[in-house]
Amino acid sequence: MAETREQRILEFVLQNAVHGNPQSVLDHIDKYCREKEWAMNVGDEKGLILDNVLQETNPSTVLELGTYCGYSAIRIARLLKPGSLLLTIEMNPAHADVARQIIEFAGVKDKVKILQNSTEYIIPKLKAEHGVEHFDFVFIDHFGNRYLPDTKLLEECCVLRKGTVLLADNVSFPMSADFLEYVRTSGHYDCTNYPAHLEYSDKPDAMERAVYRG
Ligand SMILES: Nc1ncnc2c1ncn2CCCCCNC(=O)c1cc(-c2ccc(F)cc2)cc(O)c1O
Ligand SMILES: [Mg+2]
Repeated sequence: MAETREQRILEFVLQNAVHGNPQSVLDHIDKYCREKEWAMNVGDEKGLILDNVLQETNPSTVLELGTYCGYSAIRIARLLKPGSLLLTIEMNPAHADVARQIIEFAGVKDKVKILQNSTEYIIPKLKAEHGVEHFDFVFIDHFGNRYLPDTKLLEECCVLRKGTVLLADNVSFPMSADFLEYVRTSGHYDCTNYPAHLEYSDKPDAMERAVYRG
């Protein structure tokens, strides 16, 4: 038996999902985490909200804060048009390693670049080292106490443009209250709240869409 929960998820996917089929990989991660071991993937219910907001935006350049096992990276990449790129930042090397393997198995690795470090070190280097001009879409799903400082850092590093869509997971938790307050009252964003449930549970949760006014 693999020693970590993330490695057990990877093993279940490799042994049961259809290679090169992103939906099959998503379905098998959801099945494992619903039936065997809970894990902090955005999941199927909030995943549909992510799908819809992403498709409304039709982005070419996407940033994700918090890769974990790669579930939302696959969710996003499977909907991106040819030539698009998702940069996803993950601080935990073990999680980044599992994500790399699951993303490759799903067949979307050409659209995804995993940057393994903490957001505060990577965001300031995105323009110079990763050829980023602006992001069309940002999915925020790392530690709640980093949501606000990293949003301000994205503004300061000029990687947002008028109309960039931020979508944040887990905004029902107190850790991201300062982020919610800022995007709703600063005058720089147009916000929409999407009530949902915590992944694989009936506990309440929510996502927030914040469109940058430039
Ligand atoms: N500054 C940085 N840069 C890069 N990666 C970084 C980072 N800082 C951290 N990380 C690495 C990501 C850490 C995972 C963040 N997500 C979470 O912590 C998370 C937790 C829950 C949860 C809810 C109820 C419970 F009872 C228990 C857990 C649900 C979720 O949907 C989650 O996304
Ligand atoms: Mg989350």
